[in-house]
Amino acid sequence: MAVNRPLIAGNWKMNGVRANLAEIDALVAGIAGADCDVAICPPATLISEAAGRAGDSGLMIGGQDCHTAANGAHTGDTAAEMIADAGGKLVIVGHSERRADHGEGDALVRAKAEAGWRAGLLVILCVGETEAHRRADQTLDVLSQQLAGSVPDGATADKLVVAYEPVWAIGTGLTPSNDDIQAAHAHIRGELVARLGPEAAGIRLLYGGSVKPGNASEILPLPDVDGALVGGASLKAADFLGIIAAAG
Ligand SMILES: O=C[C@H](O)COP(=O)(O)O
Repeated sequence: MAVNRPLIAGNWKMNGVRANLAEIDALVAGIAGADCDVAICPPATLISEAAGRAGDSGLMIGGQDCHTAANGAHTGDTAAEMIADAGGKLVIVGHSERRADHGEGDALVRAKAEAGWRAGLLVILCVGETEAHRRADQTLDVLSQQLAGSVPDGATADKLVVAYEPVWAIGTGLTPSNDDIQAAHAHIRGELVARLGPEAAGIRLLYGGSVKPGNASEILPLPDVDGALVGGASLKAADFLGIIAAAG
């Protein structure tokens, strides 16, 4: 584990209804004394009630995406300000499912990150290569391109977290080797420091892609891994608490 305080963030994606908020209650009970930061990003419909249940427990609730504008004629979209108003403390931007399903490119992701900051949210910005990129040995080049295009100027450790999520590892049960995860994270950290200065070493770098209780104890101790962005294994508090335990 790197020197930065770990963050274990869960992304429920388009899963969960009000009945699933019992998992938030279980997390609130389970994270007392955890030696890391913990967040859950439920569907937008559940942010307000999840935030209420999290209260001052330390469990942060967030959104999975935001629009670039604070308000306006954007049917179906959610402003970062609305996430904050609902009690959210953070927002994910640039997830590969947004990039693939909604055609989001780096310039839009950058604008969404800036919108998150405008609303006072911590931004988790996702990058990661596809299987085709990996096969073509383009992983580090793709990461460099995505970081250059999507990380706004003025990024600091208190405003930005970067999540490295190989697209081919999401929801597949596959993960890169520990050496490959460490190499990608070291590359990302080097790129951030080169552009933003030495203090950017404090920007936390999360690994995401098939993180489970069973592999977290191998991934989280890697030198440049500052935590995890967890999908499927964040839906059940017992699984997520197993990952949190590996971070502390
Ligand atoms: O945002 C989370 C990631 O896409 C990872 O999802 P996963 O843990 O289900 O592979």
